[in-house]
Amino acid sequence: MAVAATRVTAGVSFAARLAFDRISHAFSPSAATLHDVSLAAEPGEVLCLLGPSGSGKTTLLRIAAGIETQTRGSVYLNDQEIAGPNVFLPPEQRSIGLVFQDFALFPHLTILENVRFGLTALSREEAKREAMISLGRVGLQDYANAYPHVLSGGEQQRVALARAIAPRPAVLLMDEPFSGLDSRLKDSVRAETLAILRQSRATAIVVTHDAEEAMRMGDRIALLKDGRLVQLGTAEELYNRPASLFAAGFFSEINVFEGRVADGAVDTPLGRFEASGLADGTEASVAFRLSAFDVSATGGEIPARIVSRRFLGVVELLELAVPGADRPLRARIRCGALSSPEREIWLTVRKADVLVFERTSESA
Ligand SMILES: Nc1ncnc2c1ncn2[C@@H]1O[C@H](COP(=O)(O)OP(=O)(O)OP(=O)(O)O)[C@@H](O)[C@H]1O
Repeated sequence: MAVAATRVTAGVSFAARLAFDRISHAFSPSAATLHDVSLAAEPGEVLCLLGPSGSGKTTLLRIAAGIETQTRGSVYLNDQEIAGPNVFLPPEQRSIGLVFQDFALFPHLTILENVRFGLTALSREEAKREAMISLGRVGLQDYANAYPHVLSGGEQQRVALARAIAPRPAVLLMDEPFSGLDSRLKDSVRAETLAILRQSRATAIVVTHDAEEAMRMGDRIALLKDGRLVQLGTAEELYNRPASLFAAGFFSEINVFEGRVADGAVDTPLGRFEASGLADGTEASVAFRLSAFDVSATGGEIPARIVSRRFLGVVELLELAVPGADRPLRARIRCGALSSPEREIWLTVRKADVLVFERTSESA
């Protein structure tokens, strides 16, 4: 007798577009957590929600999942409104998978049972088969009958991922999924997770407060601050053309000098820098990345004295006293760029690593 056709076993989801349209949220009338946030994760894309603690990343994710209901605005999955003024699709009907920071595995269930947990729509046998496929995709099928405590943190995270992808969600939401892992594990688990996301082709939204993690994982990054979308773009766009001093400082360490625009430029202790787009008289902040300085013992643009010097392997971190600056300047240089005993040196500024912004109350 012919065996009945089984479900497609490639484990591939149909990626969807998840869009937030003018989402505002307040947990109490006096304090708004999200202000008019509009952004979308495109089909198959890994979108990172990045921002400092309290910027509203988790709240946005919970709204997408249907665990929280926004005060204003709508959420769309493809063209379907799944949450809005007159619509609320319950979480289990959204085709959205969730992975939390603490993995949230049930300790009294086996790995297989944990992964099978969300497959309630399938028969027992089918659910088991799907769960095994999912475990296979994260390389843990041999642990199906073990309990979570025998697994390392990284393996538990992979089980959580297997559980989330088992129902083949159209969108996967991950809230700080690697923060429980030690730094050595983090890199490898992150790379594996990314590979699995690519294979499963699910659209993924990943919350992180770590800019480097966002750059490693995200096809695009949405930067949030105080519940507002600051900037949305690729890692290169956010790093090279940050929309504000806050965005610049989030992606690389910077030294900041304040000044007033005169004749289209701002004077700083490190020289005069063009302030394109800013009118004369505007208060400006001039940001210098730590990589903005070439150093030499023999000559350059600006004299500097080394206050401290820290060896970091590939690079050295210098603190430098510069005439006219009221606090030490920080610089990162390649190890070996300065011979050992130098104290009095010269700096030359790389213009590409200098960014000029209008000074705002937030940058003060
Ligand atoms: N259930 C809640 N009730 C009241 N206020 C809340 C609730 N959940 C979050 N908040 C507040 O909303 C703001 C945003 O919190 P949220 O957890 O979304 O930020 P986050 O960017 O994810 O921060 P973190 O990185 O620390 O998790 C915070 O000020 C927080 O205190």
